[in-house]
Amino acid sequence: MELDAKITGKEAKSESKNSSEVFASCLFSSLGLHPALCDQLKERLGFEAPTLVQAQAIPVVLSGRHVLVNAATGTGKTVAYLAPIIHMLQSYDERIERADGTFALVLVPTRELCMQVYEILQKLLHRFHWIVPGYIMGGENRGKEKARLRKGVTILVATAGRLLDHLKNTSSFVHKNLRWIIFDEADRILELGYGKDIEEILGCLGTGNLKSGSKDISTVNSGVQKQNLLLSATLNDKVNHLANVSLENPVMIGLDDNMSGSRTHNVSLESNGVDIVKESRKALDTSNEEYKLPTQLVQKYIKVPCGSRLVVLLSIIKHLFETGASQKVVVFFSTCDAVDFHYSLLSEFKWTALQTKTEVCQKFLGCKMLRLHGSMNQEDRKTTFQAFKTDKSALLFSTDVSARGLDFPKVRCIIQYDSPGEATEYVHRVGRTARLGEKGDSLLFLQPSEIDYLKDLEKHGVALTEYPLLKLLSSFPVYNMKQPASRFISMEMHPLLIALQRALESFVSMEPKINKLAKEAFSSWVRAYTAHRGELKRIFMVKKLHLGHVAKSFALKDQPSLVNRSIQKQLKKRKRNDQLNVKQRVKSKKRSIVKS
Ligand SMILES: Nc1ncnc2c1ncn2[C@@H]1O[C@H](COP(=O)(O)OP(=O)(O)OP(=O)(O)O)[C@@H](O)[C@H]1O
Repeated sequence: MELDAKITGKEAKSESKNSSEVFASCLFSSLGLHPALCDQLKERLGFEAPTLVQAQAIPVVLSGRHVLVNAATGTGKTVAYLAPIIHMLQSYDERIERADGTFALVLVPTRELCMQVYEILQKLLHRFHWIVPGYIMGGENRGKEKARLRKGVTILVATAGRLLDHLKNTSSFVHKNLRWIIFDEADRILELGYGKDIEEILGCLGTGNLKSGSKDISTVNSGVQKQNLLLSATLNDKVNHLANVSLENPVMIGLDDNMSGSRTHNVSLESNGVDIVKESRKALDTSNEEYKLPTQLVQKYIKVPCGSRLVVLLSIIKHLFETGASQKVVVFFSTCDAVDFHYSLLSEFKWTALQTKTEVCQKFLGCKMLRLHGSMNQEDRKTTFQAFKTDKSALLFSTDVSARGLDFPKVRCIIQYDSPGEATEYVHRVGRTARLGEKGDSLLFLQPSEIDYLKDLEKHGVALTEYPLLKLLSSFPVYNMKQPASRFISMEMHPLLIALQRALESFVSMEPKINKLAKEAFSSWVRAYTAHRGELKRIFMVKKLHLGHVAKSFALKDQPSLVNRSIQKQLKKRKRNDQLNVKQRVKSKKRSIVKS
């Protein structure tokens, strides 16, 4: 991994190869975009040439067809839909006015992505002042949003819940001219449980309630020619349904190839009701779908026993920041509590490996630290988001709220400390690095009992190699060590890790605030672990967890008894449910045998 990398000649060559895999050999102007828009792309965003996915998608969007885009993370999908829509809006014979209301709606899964798309829009619309961008999202002031909608927003970026709220309650929201609906990260919107909201939204906008065989969704209810676009680096089964209810005769871009979508598929469906899976089974059979990952991304995993997880994480982060002059690293956790605990712990913990009398204890990590999760207040979320965008060197602790679509420049390493669950989420988390042909590394933490997760990833064409931890640890100086660290074959026996664990436990036991955070994080971590669904339940088995070791991974000397009781209750409930399910299955089997 990028722990000790210098750019070699070979890597430099591969970077230029990456560039030819990402960029198309044409100009934006040759794709049919207005010269002023091409100037904006260059002047405001610094884009000289289109990426491959932009070169494929822009002419198709300009043609008015519905589109489903499936291209790797960081390949430029945002501009692939924004640029052609702006082009078409500026070309109306009669200039658009604010009173005409909303013409294009971009639906996104998170508030941060909402702001990011809005910021790009602002830059692209600089010369087209009559086309007004706007956003509405959870956490913002409804009254101010109402006022903006009343004045008129031409291109509106929104999260699903807040949009539905305004569709129902803001009578001054004009959308009779709506022509485009874009689902950015379509699969995630649905995974977050907004499927029903989306159907309601489509209903309110005149493109919903479309059952198989319904005629023409392009002009339903309004007479305005409609065009819908769905985009994601990964697709899931639910997208198939959304594609069915929202796309008509779509062009599929990037659905069949290995990298960046080098071919365009023009799959013509007979009607909106035709199942896309039937037409392009390979494309949307998501159980074994091969995901597109940036080819230059270096993916590693590390096998760590539960009780050593925390000290191994800390050692790796420390090494990353001490060896890289400027680093941006994201660490993903499964819960908000875990983010808060690790953030607070590392912000305050002081320690030095060479505990000599003369040496003054310093902060364990000297780098800037940030945290981002959905339970933070809106202002803090915004500040963190902007800070991590502009910082040259920082460590971000985050939940999956950062996993989708966010474009933090120059992130060099992604650490998945808590496993992502679905393989799709793995792909999006690592996609925060290695964007647009840049270098990037990722490291996945797995416990020995979870190692089969690698097979799950392999089914989707994702292959990882093992990270040599002992080699890294041997480079740390440890006080009073008689033999070289490389002699310690077992991770648990490593003197650095033992000393660090002891120091962390004593620190957490003496700091009431952090101790409380540790207990809460422990409890919600176990809850999140029990929540794995389907196939993943076989890999992440709560039964196999040693709760004492889990406590150790939160620097707790003892397993919190109170918390443990509530978890025990949960575990018992789950066991009871499992037994009930087995009994029911046996009963129904008997019944079917009797019937036959
Ligand atoms: N033509 C271009 N030239 C140079 N940079 C570009 C171009 N198009 C996009 N970029 C940059 O590439 C990065 C990735 O773009 P974008 O966020 O649109 O990717 P994406 O495919 O939507 O990624 P994800 O799947 O993670 O959402 C951004 O920093 C963007 O500014």
